[in-house]
Amino acid sequence: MAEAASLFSLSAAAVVEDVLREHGCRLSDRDLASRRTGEAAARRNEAAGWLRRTVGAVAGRDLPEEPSEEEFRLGLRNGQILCSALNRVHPGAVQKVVTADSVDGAALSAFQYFENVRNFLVAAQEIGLPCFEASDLEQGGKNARVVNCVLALKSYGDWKQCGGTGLWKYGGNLKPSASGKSLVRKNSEPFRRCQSMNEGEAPYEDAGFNGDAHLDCGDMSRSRPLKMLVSAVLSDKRPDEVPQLLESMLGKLVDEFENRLKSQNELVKAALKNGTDSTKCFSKSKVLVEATPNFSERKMDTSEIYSKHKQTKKEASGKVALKQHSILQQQSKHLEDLKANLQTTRAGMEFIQMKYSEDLNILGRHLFSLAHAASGYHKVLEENRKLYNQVQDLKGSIRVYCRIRPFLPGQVSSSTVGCIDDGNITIITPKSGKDGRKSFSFNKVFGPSSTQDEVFLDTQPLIRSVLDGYNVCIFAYGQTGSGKTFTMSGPKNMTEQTQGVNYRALGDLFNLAEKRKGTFVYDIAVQMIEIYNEQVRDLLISDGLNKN
Ligand SMILES: Nc1ncnc2c1ncn2[C@@H]1O[C@H](COP(=O)(O)OP(=O)(O)OP(=O)(O)O)[C@@H](O)[C@H]1O
Repeated sequence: MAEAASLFSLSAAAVVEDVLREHGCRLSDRDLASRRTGEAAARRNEAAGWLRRTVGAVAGRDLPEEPSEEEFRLGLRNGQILCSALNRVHPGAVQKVVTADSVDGAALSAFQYFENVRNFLVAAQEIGLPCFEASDLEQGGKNARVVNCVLALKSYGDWKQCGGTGLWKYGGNLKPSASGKSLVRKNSEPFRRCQSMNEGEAPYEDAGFNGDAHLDCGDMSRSRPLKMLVSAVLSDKRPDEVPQLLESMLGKLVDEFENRLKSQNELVKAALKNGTDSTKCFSKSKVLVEATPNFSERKMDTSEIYSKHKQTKKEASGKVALKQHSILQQQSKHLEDLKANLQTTRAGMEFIQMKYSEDLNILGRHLFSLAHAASGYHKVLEENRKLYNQVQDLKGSIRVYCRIRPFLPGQVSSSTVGCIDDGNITIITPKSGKDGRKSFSFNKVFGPSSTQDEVFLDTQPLIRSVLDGYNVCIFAYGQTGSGKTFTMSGPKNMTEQTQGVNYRALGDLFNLAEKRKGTFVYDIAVQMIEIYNEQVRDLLISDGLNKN
């Protein structure tokens, strides 16, 4: 775009001067110098006036309204006015401005001047303003560059006030690219001069011909130098020479415009081919073509390209609309699918909720019946317990069993036991009684072949009564060696089968307690004592002295 934009810059002043030279009417050196001085003064006054308006007459007290070169230089030398103006246009551009107030009213030193100016130049360069050297504010510096910079700042400020849209470019700072030069004005002497002027190397720079005189610029003040130049050229001409001179000038201008438009058309075509956005080029091209009535053919070419471009744009926008429509349709379809999915999910959720509610109700009923059954179970258990203990009572709270010990190895096997019949035993005693027999009744009589298990089986029900809160006492009675220890504890080399009543009763007790642990909690304690010769001894004392 920068390349294209540069093509629209046409220096009419250069063309006019060329025409003047051809007619041998070149301005005299004196006139030119005078004009340049006048122009420089006008630009300086414009810059000074704008600075005073921007920073205020009070703040800009060092700057007269129409200053001389020296006054202008001295007024701006400390950099305060420049920094203030830049900060007004672009707030915060210069962060630090050293003023006389900031150094306790003392006069600013040359270094402090330099700091302000340097800060201004750095900020101006960032914005893209045409800069000057700090030395230009010293004696012998280039005053015109300072003026140019201030006017660029003014232009920048105006651009910002108008909204600041688009890319700001100061005409005086434009430097056409190499490609732009070759495309536009290969063999045109006036245009080369125009370019050199834009680069600030031509003698016209000081007079203001540094790009501000472009035909496509709407600012009337910028075309003033061109008008003045034409007036200066025509002022010393005889009336009969003027038409010829004008005709020659116009012819030259027409040539230049033709060349310019040709290059421009080529560039537009290239831009279209590359697919770049060249709307701006087209609009400018149209303006230029309409301004030159002799170029009907060019105008047609440009119009064709412009309409072609419009058509392309229309087609592109149509494609975009079509694509957007298809995307919209796709999204609508997705939305419908999502809605259907949502409905299905919602129905599923409702079904699950209903099922969950039903299950919960069933569970509640089960729980209730279980609680009911549990309370019934406890009642039944209690009843069962009572009945059980009643049975034990009916069986007899005191039960007496008789166990016959077998003969030990080596003993004479002549038994005195006559007959054993369940609870009755007959003992043969020849010396006592008529027939030498005596009968005894017990709850049960265990013969010599009875096992430990059979003996315990009859005692076992009493263990449950212990856990139901009844007191139970089991003891063995008999003469020495009759088998009391064997029955209650077991033999010396004891096995599971030969365990006596004590071990089996305790085992049974722990088993029952384990079974009922969900319902009852039992505390079980053991005490072991010996009563011998009416002496009671604690057998579980481990200090060696069995306490009485
Ligand atoms: N039913 C039995 N079967 C086999 N052997 C037995 C039986 N009863 C007792 N004995 C044996 O008889 C012997 C004496 O038994 P035990 O020591 O139990 O008698 P005790 O009544 O405890 O004697 P003490 O009053 O002197 O302690 C032991 O050797 C024992 O093993």
